[in-house]
Amino acid sequence: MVKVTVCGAAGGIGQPLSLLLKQSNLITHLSLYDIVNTPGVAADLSHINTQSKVTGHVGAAQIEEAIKDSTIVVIPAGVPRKPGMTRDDLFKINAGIVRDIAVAAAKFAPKAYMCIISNPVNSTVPIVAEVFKQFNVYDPRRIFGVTTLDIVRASTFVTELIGGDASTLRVPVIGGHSGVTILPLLSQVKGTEKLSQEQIETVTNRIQFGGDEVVKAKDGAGSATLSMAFAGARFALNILDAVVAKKTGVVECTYVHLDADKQGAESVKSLIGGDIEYFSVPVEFGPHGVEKILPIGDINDYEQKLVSVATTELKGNIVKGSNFITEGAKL
Ligand SMILES: NC(=O)C1=CN([C@@H]2O[C@H](COP(=O)(O)OP(=O)(O)OC[C@H]3O[C@@H](n4cnc5c(N)ncnc54)[C@H](O)[C@@H]3O)[C@@H](O)[C@H]2O)C=CC1
Ligand SMILES: O=C([O-])CC(=O)C(=O)O
Repeated sequence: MVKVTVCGAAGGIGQPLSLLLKQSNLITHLSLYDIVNTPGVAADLSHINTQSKVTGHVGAAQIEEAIKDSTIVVIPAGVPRKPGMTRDDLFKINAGIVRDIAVAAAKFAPKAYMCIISNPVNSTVPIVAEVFKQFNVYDPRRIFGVTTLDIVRASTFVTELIGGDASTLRVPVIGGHSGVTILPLLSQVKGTEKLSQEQIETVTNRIQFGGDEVVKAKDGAGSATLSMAFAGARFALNILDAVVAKKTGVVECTYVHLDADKQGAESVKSLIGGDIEYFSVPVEFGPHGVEKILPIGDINDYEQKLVSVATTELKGNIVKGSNFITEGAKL
């Protein structure tokens, strides 16, 4: 059985993400969890003639059956931003939502690959990790912050400048998932050498604040949902490719605890400093989740400066997430 549970499945991201996952023949059971509306979404999706069975589950009383024995748990549950808010402003509401889902996963699907979309990702990933530690089921190779949308945006925005096919242009984006913590490594992308430093800085800023473009355009009606669903499905399907289809060489940047591959993380730490625990890095997936943390590669002076700015903010975000569990009420 390959069961994928989407938590927040009735939402702006959850619905199109579930639709995209319904198209995968690697999934046998697509389980939709939310506090509202999942019976309807599940009934609708269940008419699609692909192999997975679809079930809908509503509310805390049904989270056990929703999540039990999942191979993958994807979490886009929680509130999105409105204009003028930072992702960190969402912490107050989303931290508790993510904690409660993580508790259910730790109890009923302790071996699941956890894909966290809910913002602020820089803090919600440490929340899930600390919950799993409290239940003695922690494995850093299986807990991921989904930063794929940053990579997807980077491919699109950079291609607009240098031409070529955005769907195949790979731009490494490391760091975290908010503003200045998002670090596109454009110096590693062939074709960017023809851009001026001003163009590099403008497109770097656009990638860092791409989420704000959508928040502003939606004008109070939420943040990115469709592009996030695309990115979230790509991420989850990458994991399934590695874990279920046993494909090798599946690589994606994702926000993980660097203990996921201590040896691989050495080269990363020499670049970002030894005292940062979580960072989005290029990861090769394997049967256990993170198989290897790959080297970040050469970065230039401009990117090195961006790294310094990012790590300061990131450290605060990480502590805030971890403390929410370690200094909170006993689970
Ligand atoms: N990682 C990333 O790159 C991105 C992350 N996001 C984040 O994803 C989250 C969801 O965004 P949208 O889908 O646009 O929001 P939305 O409001 O449209 O949907 C959220 C869903 O979560 C559900 N929910 C609320 N509390 C819940 C609980 N305790 N258990 C289960 N479900 C619960 C709601 O009922 C709703 O259906 C936000 O935090 C947003 O900031 C959004 C875009 C990109
Ligand atoms: O901007 C937001 O709040 C949603 C998000 O994380 C993104 O679009 O990257």
